[in-house]
Amino acid sequence: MVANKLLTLVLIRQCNRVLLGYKKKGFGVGRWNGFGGKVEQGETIQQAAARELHEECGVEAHSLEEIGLLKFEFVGDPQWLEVHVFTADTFKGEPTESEEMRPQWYNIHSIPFNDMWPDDKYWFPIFLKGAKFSGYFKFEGHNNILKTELKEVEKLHYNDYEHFKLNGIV
Ligand SMILES: Nc1[nH]c(=O)nc2c1ncn2[C@H]1C[C@H](O)[C@@H](COP(=O)(O)OP(=O)(O)OP(=O)(O)O)O1
Repeated sequence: MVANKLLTLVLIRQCNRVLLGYKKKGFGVGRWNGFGGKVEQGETIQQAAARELHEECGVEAHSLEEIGLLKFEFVGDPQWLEVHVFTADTFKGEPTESEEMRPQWYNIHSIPFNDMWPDDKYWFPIFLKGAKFSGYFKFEGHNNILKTELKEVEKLHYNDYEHFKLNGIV
């Protein structure tokens, strides 16, 4: 069995606006997305989320709350993506464009779903109402979703041990 690739995704939300970033290169280029990236050896998922947020748009969030766990399978690729989604309503600094992302605030009623990963329109409504979620999406290429499983949850469950082992913590 191939271990999942661990990724983070941070959505800063303040009242009726959400901070998104236009991905200028790499995976998901040309799409609006939260800020995030790969979890590195020796760091926790939350540390990775805060680091990527800072690297990609220059802001610091100290109260990241984990709100979602999404698993993505791509036809033909044995490695699944495991994306840990966080939110925060306070941060330090001014959102600033980086090599990877161009940040922009969006009103929660005009989220640009047509220019985002196609799964986002399913789970964003759960995030926007302040609940937690767990989901699985099977993709064919980057535009076509073949299978969707999504549920609102009280509490997120994932295998901590698997993560710690993968990151050399145990
Ligand atoms: N289906 C999906 N829906 C979504 O909303 N976000 C997704 C997604 N699949 C991946 N992501 C997010 C997770 C993570 O924040 C980001 C991908 O990570 P990275 O930006 O690190 O990828 P890159 O290939 O650009 O990385 P580098 O090569 O390290 O620059 O995209």
